[in-house]
Amino acid sequence: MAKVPVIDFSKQNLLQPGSPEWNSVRVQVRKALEDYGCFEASFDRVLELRRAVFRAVEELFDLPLQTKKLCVSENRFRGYQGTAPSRLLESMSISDAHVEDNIEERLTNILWPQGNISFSKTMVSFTELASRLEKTIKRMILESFGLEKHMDEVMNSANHNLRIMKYESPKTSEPTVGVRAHCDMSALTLLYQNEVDGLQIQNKDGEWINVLPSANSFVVMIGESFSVWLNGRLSSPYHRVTMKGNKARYSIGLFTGPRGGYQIEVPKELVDDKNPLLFKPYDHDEFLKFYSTQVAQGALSVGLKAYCSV
Ligand SMILES: O=C(O)CCC(=O)C(=O)O
Ligand SMILES: [Fe+2]
Repeated sequence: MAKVPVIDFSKQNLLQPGSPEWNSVRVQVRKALEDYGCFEASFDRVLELRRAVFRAVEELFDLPLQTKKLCVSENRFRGYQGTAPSRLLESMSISDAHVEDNIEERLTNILWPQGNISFSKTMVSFTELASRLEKTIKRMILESFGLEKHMDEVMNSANHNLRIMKYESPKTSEPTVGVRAHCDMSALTLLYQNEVDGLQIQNKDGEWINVLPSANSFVVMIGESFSVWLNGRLSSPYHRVTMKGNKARYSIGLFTGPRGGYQIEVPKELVDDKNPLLFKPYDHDEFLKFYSTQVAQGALSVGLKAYCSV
């Protein structure tokens, strides 16, 4: 049975940029992303938070619907999204989750006006840990393409959207759609889930592979906005969630992507006679606006790559 590669990030103290360990992990990251656009990152430190994280997540979704609905947002990609008939997924998204106090102000204080310190603490610690791993991986990707000089610009222009998801169990052994097949629009996606599997990615041969992450692992995927910036050098994997059985699936995604107001432009280093420029500069928020308008109109949606293709 095919399996996405597992890469060990647990020895983070040894993982100093430039060290032999760092360089070896960097090679594995590049290879996994070339082959699958995805890998499992084992990162033992997350184990310390595991119980608290899923307890907090359950506590959130157990709140009454009216309370959850207080987290609304004009942006259709943020705030609370409830289930609908024949939809198993409900989710809560918060933008700029890495900014101190945002989780407290934009989520906890709305859901628990009397406060919920342990919820905030747990989610903040989780976001910090995931963001640290995300930065390490991004740095490795940039280095592997000789793009170190763009590091600050890439890091500083990133938004960190945290999405907490619950998939109701379909209560049947028949596979049921949790999320339809898609590619993420993010730059990088890190997913952490409870013990209920369901994520599948499509490999280059078109086969669907079950992703079965261990308790200490994040699933890491490259998103389309990174693929565009890299002039198509790495591709975002097609993936979906299929649910079975009688247990709810919880997952938390840290989706980092370019914030609005920045022109995303393929670095000159990636364009030459053999590699013509594939994508025009674009602003991610402009694209999201265009995309939501299309979705609202029920139009066949144009993805990011088609939107900014030369
Ligand atoms: O729940 C998951 O593991 C993945 C969800 C997903 O693909 C997404 O939200 O983009
Ligand atoms: Fe996704």
